[in-house]
Amino acid sequence: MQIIVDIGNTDAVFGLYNQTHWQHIWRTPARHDESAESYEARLRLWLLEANVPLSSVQLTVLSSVVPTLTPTMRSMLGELFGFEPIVVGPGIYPLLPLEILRPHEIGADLVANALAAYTRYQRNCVVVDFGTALTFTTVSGEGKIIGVAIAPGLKTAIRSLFANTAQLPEVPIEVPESALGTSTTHAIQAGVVLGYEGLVRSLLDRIRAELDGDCLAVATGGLSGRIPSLRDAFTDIVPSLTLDGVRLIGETVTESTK
Ligand SMILES: Nc1ncnc2c1ncn2[C@@H]1O[C@H](COP(=O)(O)OP(=O)(O)OP(=O)(O)O)[C@@H](O)[C@H]1O
Ligand SMILES: CC(C)(CO)[C@@H](O)C(=O)NCCC(=O)O
Ligand SMILES: [K+]
Repeated sequence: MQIIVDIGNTDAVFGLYNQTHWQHIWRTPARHDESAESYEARLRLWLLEANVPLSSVQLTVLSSVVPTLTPTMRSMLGELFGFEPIVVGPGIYPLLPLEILRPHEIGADLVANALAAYTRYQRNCVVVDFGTALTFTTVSGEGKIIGVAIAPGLKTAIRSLFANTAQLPEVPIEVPESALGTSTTHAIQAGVVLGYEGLVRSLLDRIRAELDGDCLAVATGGLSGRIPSLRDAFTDIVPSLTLDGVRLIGETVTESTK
């Protein structure tokens, strides 16, 4: 068994991988003020509920884009299982079959997305991750990370309107029937949700044009299913893609240090 951890800006996701598949995926808010003990208690409870003894976990891999949480989670995993986790970062990138621009700058989750897409398709592919940020990571069929685009995520955009105005409420992410909103809620949904549909299509078109047309698109991230009208823009929607990539990074590092 393996425990794969992906700390994002909203949630920390813990995956329990059993040789061939994800047996469980647990999610908890990624809070800076939460202690190692409290994450440990949560993970112990999940494993207990899943009937998984600690001793059956042979490998742990940690990806984090929240630097203040990385040492907390790293020491928690080390102490709980009695061996150090593999931590995704520039120190291990030379072991991966990827060419990575600015290894100290790129987010570990984007590298994971790129490796998962490269492993799955071995073709030019853009991974669109609908998380706190909306990211477009393009990896070539040869494993080169060609470029990234970063926009505010859907929920982030809706929250920022709410946070920066006196009269706009926080609205649910739902596709409105019309671009002509007839209430404040519908107006925000028209602007953000319909607007994002256009943002995604337009960036995919532009990325494809820059690559002479040859590029698959795959979606992942917590909000990837929230704009159903975008379904046709993607070859696949793979909710576990980032975790898959983190797991593949762990596998590659383990293989290369044998
Ligand atoms: N299964 C789910 N059902 C409903 N909402 C979800 C689900 N998974 C994620 N979300 C929501 O989707 C949003 C984005 O989640 P996601 O995990 O992709 O981003 P994140 O934790 O911020 O990671 P990152 O910072 O890497 O984008 C969060 O607001 C989360 O609460
Ligand atoms: C863009 C996010 C926030 C997406 O989770 C993360 O990958 C990150 O913090 N990246 C660092 C900047 C970069 O990737 O260039
Ligand atoms: K994510």
